[in-house]
Amino acid sequence: MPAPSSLAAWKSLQQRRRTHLPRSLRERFAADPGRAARMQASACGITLDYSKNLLDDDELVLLLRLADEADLASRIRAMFGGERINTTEVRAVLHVALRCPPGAHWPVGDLDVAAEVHAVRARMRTFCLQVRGGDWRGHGGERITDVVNIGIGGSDLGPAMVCEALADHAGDGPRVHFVSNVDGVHIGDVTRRCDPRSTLFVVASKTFTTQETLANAHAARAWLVGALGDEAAVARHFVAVSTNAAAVRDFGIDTANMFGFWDWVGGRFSLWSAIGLPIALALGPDRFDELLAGAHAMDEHFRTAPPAANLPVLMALLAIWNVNFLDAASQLVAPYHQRLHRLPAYLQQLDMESNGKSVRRDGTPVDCRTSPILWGEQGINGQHAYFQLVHQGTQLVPVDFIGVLDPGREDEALHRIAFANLVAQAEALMRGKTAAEAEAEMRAAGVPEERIAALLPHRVFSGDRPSNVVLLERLDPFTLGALVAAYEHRTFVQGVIWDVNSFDQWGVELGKQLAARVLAELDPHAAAPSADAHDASTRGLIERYRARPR
Ligand SMILES: O=P(O)(O)OC[C@H]1O[C@H](O)[C@H](O)[C@@H](O)[C@@H]1O
Repeated sequence: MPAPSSLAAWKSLQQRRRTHLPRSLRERFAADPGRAARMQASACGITLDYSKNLLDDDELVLLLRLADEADLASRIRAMFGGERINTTEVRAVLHVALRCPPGAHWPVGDLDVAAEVHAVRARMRTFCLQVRGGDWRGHGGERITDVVNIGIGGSDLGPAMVCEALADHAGDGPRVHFVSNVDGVHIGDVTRRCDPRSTLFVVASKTFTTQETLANAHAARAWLVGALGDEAAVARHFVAVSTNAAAVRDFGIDTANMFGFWDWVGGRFSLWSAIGLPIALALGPDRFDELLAGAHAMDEHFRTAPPAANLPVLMALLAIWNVNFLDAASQLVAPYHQRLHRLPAYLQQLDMESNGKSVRRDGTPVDCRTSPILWGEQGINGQHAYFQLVHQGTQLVPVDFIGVLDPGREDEALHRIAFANLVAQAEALMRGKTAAEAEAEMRAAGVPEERIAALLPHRVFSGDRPSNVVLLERLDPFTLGALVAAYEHRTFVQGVIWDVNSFDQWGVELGKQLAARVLAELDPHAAAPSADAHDASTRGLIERYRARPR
């Protein structure tokens, strides 16, 4: 594929950006009563209102043409068809097959991928029902009350985010905890809250070689065996989720207690696989199936809806416009729902590990900006922290406001306050406040004339700061599944336009290699690193640790 910037539509977008002097968004809304209704797309209980972006129909047409010139349709077909689109690892990318409905077939070559998926899902269902029903018990016969997922990255963020988001749907399932940090504090905090007799550990690692996860799993095993005084207890208190049966066996977990998945599931796309086991344990297998059904519905929408009405495609093209033509270096995600407070962290891995790349698929350097820095947390807190920068700072920060219409079981009056803030923030960023408005406001408030002049520059808001509103009918498993799948496909489409491989992550390797070496050097009984082994700063840090008081 030619470099994105050499595509005709890219050049037209650049040209338009240079020569077209658009009116303010306020004026555009005023002049075009159909704007809001037209600039919307809906699917699977989710509505995207993108009318507060700094673009008009002409740019949108060009962006859709860009997707066409980048051959998006055939790239989508290649992914769903099981082609090895992860070329550097020579792997297919089939997380979409993980959510295919019961009875479906997913032929890839001679294999029906769906048959394997459904076989694992059936085992997960049986196991979850046993644990939740009290048929699977601890070594001493106690019912399982706590599940501790030990994993990191894709083996942590997705299940942790979903378990929090859907906590209201957990019924009487076990409490689920997540341990990812290897600092000793994380596992210590969790084990102090659990009773070893009734705790089940899920060791989740695609590779089963990840240092942090294995170290925490060993610590957990030592805690359990120490407390219960019997190695045999491991069999009832540890299960594994992995693609690496040999390593699971080496760790000492019977592979009968292992739930497998496949190399065609990327870590950050794996919550739909057996990596979702803590979700199914916490919420029950029926709710897990609903989550998968929502994601599948979004897959179907993505695969079949015309690009102009295709939610993930539109989300991706809007991001491309902001990043590559309006120079936005970051993307803020602001969910206005406490249960979605881990969503930005989850999306950080999805987006930045996928598209934080500077070479194209053929290895040549990219000539445009790729993944923006995705950041954020629950929106209300953000308003009282960093929204100042979003309103009046020097950078353009596009925002995804995520709102939920149904208050669920919570107080509607409180829910309404949060929702009002979402609407108001999006409006404020778009409208801004002119000097005349700020002046009139101060005069009405009785601010003395000489103060008005001094304060005016501080009290003007430029407006024209773009945002999407992503509105969920309700926060339930189906809609959450659809939302996450929409973001997955958005990430994929952006990668297609930028022509990067969104499915590898070589960038995390170097740090891991060096960490192994540094770990050995921190041992005060080992020889100190030689003078030329590191730069002076790195050597100084190692020496400082070795020399710390003990
Ligand atoms: O599931 P694991 O093999 O333990 O990998 C856990 C995580 O570690 C890596 O460093 C990768 O960057 C992530 O993509 C992955 O999700």
